Amino acid sequence: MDLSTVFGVSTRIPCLHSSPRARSNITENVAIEGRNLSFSFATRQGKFFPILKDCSLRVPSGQLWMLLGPNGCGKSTLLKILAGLLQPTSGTLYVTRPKSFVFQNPDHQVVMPTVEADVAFGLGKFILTEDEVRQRVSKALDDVGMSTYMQRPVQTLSGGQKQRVAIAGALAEACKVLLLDELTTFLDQNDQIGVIKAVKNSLVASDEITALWVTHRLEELKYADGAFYMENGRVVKVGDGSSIMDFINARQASYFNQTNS
Ligand SMILES: Nc1ncnc2c1ncn2[C@@H]1O[C@H](COP(=O)(O)OP(=O)(O)OP(=O)(O)O)[C@@H](O)[C@H]1O
Repeated sequence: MDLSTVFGVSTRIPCLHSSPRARSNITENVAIEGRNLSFSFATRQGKFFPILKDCSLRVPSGQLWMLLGPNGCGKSTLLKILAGLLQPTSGTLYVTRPKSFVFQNPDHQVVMPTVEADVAFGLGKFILTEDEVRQRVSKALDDVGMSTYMQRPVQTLSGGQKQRVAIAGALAEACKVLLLDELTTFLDQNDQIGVIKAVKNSLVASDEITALWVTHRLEELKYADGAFYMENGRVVKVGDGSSIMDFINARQASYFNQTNS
């Protein structure tokens, strides 16, 4: 699939690496690009199960894109490769740094006793004054709509509020790419909308942030600037939210007809 037609960009990218020199070869407005990515899991018996097969995608800077597809098609695996948590077997990728991966279960990454302490936690690796830490924490919590919760114990928060705290932690660290793995799967509708609006608002607050959001929920597509649909280890359709929704509805209708005929 030629992704350049989707984005109206004709520049081809000869080689993608993370070095500043290679970066100059990349279309300037692209924050995430994977080309022909393949990945296999190895069993203990030494057999390889291919999960990603020649998978390509490109996300423009400053936008919220969504990634959908049936269970087991490889969405989380692709996101982990983009995050650097897994290494592709082949293919090339570029992701603007700093990048941050937010897990489905917020208890895996919201670990400090209060909201403020949790958002400040990751800032220990920078040389910052107390004032700078306070400012970053306050701005990040403001962006995700959680500034009134600063002193709250994290165990009193809902799942969606914890997700927003995890996102604030990434924002405080000046993260440029958010990789968000099915954050809303187990949330009720209020929490779901709260998280998605927090991400949208973060992108509005800084036009340098890009987000890739894995989801099963078609209704979330209305918040997306664009979306990918994956099947069997590769992206098979790229488009705006409504065209991806139509595509998935048609796919599901055709599957339903086949199984009922
Ligand atoms: N550690 C692992 N070892 C072996 N196989 C794995 C491992 N993790 C994932 N898989 C397999 O890789 C395939 C893709 O998994 P992945 O989690 O990327 O899919 P997904 O599209 O995110 O699915 P879901 O929507 O159900 O979360 C699945 O068949 C899964 O069973």
